[in-house]
Amino acid sequence: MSITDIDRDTIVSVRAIGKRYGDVTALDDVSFDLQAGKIYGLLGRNGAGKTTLMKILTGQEAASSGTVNVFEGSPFENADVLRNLCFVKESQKYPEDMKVKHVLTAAELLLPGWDRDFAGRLMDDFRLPDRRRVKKLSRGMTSALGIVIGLASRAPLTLFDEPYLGLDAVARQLFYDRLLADYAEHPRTIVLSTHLIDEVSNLLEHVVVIDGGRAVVDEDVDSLLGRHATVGGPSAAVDAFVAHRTVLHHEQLGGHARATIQGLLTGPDREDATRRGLELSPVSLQQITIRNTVGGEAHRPEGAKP
Ligand SMILES: Nc1ncnc2c1ncn2[C@@H]1O[C@H](COP(=O)(O)OP(=O)(O)OP(=O)(O)O)[C@@H](O)[C@H]1O
Repeated sequence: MSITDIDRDTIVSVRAIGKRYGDVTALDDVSFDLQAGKIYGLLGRNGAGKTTLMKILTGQEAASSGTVNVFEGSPFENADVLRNLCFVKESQKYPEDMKVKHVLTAAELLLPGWDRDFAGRLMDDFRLPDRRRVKKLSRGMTSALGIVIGLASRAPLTLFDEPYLGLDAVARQLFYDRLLADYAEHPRTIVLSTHLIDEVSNLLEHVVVIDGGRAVVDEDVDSLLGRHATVGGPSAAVDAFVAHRTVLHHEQLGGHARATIQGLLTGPDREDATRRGLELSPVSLQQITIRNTVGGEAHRPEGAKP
């Protein structure tokens, strides 16, 4: 891929944005790009700044500093940009006295990519009653309605912020299945903010992890998984193996130890581990996120690269 291709594929560009609410700094010097046709995970602890970031991307809030470009324009009060976006918020509210079918009609009017047949199939999948008034829906049904709107919108940039309050495991799996199947046929950019990282890890192609208002990880998932490993075995052998590496976490279990390390392991590194009687295993995306955010001071020897 040439540089020009990369530039053409960039649909969101965020540069050094900050957001302050009074004396609270919700975002601090955040920069990243989003590419067309990718599924992103926006991860981080409670209060990290994920919702604030999504509100700025969708023009619901203005950044206090820095620049945001979405489809080459500022999203703030910009109808041309906004019609290409669909933002399904955490605990999304719909007009209480409206029937579900009227909510869908309103969505269809606002969203140019709307697929009515697909919306109908999703309504059946999630067993949503279209004649019921919004105020009579259960918590999980209201979340499912948001998911139907987000998926059927086929918006070039669709953002889901913790869309599943009250949704049971079957409905969540249905969401992931329908999302993946529809995305394969209609690629677009999807941003999913979630705390259920293990559940979505094989959906995500790229993650941005926010911690304390700063972007601490911005990387393709394959690359991220490829440069983390857990090494386990006799304590002395583990300690010797990790001595010159970045250790994100270390735990002692009697005479044995396990360490989560960061940095690519070469073929010879792996052979060395085997020779020392150590076992190497992959680290899950959830563990990587936790290790990069729990005030987690990595032990990084001098010269070691993250
Ligand atoms: N309108 C507001 N006024 C004051 N502070 C706010 C406002 N909105 C957000 N904040 C603060 O900004 C910080 C980031 O909040 P944000 O909702 O973006 O976090 P989050 O990562 O989405 O959290 P969660 O995972 O719990 O939903 C928090 O400290 C929050 O209290």
